[in-house]
Amino acid sequence: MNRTELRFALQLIGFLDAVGDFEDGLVKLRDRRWLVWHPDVMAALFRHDRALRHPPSRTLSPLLGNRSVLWLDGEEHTAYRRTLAPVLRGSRYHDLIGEMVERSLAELPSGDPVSLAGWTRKLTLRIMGRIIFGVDDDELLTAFTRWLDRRLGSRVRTLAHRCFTPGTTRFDPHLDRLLLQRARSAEPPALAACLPPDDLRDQIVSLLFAGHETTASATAWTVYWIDRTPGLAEQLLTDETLLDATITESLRLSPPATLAGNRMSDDGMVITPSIYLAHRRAATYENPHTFDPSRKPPPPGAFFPFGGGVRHCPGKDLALTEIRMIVTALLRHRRIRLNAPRSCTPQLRGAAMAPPPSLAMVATCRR
Ligand code: HEM
Repeated sequence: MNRTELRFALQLIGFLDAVGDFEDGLVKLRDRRWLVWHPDVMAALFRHDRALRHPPSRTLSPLLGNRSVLWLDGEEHTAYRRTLAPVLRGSRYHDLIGEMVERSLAELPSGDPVSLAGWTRKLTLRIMGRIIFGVDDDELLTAFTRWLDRRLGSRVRTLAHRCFTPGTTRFDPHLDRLLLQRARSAEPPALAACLPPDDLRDQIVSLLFAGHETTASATAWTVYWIDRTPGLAEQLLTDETLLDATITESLRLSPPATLAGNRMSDDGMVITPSIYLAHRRAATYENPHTFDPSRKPPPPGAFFPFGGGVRHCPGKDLALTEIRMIVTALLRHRRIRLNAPRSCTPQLRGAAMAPPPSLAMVATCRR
């Protein structure tokens, strides 16, 4: 690993900020590996995505497993996506999301600070758990969170694992047994029943992971930007179009996934799309670092918080439904104030970006 790659791996956001002004919209990470964010390159890449391979992430594959949908390719991948698409439609889960949001709101202590990112994460994991297993099981989800936090919490440890024990998994056999038992005993059968039995473990863990961390962080960032924009909270109570624009602008400026999945050409060239840099490109967005929900739609290839091409996120509709419902319920039923730490440095887990746990939310009931 050369120095550029080491900085990229250890100080991702600092590295991205340092190269953001490169006009070409691409930077070489090592021989035959490029980080790209130029909109024309991105649009072309996603157009030709079917012809590319999608190598596993060296950070996530030891956790999610080699059979994860995130790096299956070819017909297997197409079949999987066809199965998942109808099951992940957001409108199917309106009542379920409403019930979970109500429960999590009732648990919010009135007037006492709670970690905003922690609260949204618990809620979105509960939603994903219910969709996958069909039942609530907070104990199992807490064990899952503990396992994930231990594995993804330290970038140095993750990197050491990548360098010194490449190819080995970081599973917890006991947790895997519990997840599989829960999935197989779901009555009535839930999402897990649609997944192929042979790689059930990898797919459950992948969906639990991909389906909650990103949505939790997108929700928390949206609340953060609303809090930072005077008068916006009140306007949003009556203006649904503005709410959608607010969520879109938050996904632009604070994309939960800073990078999309790697793409590889037949001759072994690896391309990593940078969502974070594409969304902050000065040549595309005027005042790119300013939060402005009234922006005009960007050109093709300049906005892709959910990735693109054949790997575009199958949970997009579900995620947007969740963010809309959670933010609306928070604004309608609580008055929200955030206690931002002096430096609101994003927390990185793999390539995912969330507000720091120290960003506290104080909620009081609206009368
Ligand atoms: C705001 C919330 C979310 C964001 C920002 C997000 C973002 C992404 C991104 C950037 C990718 C990679 C796409 C690419 O490489 O081109 C992806 C893939 C994926 N996401 Fe999401 N996601 C979100 C919510 C969800 C939800 C709720 C689910 C539900 C289970 C989900 C499941 C997946 C899966 C299974 C993939 C892999 C798709 C494939 O490789 O074919 N995501 N997501």
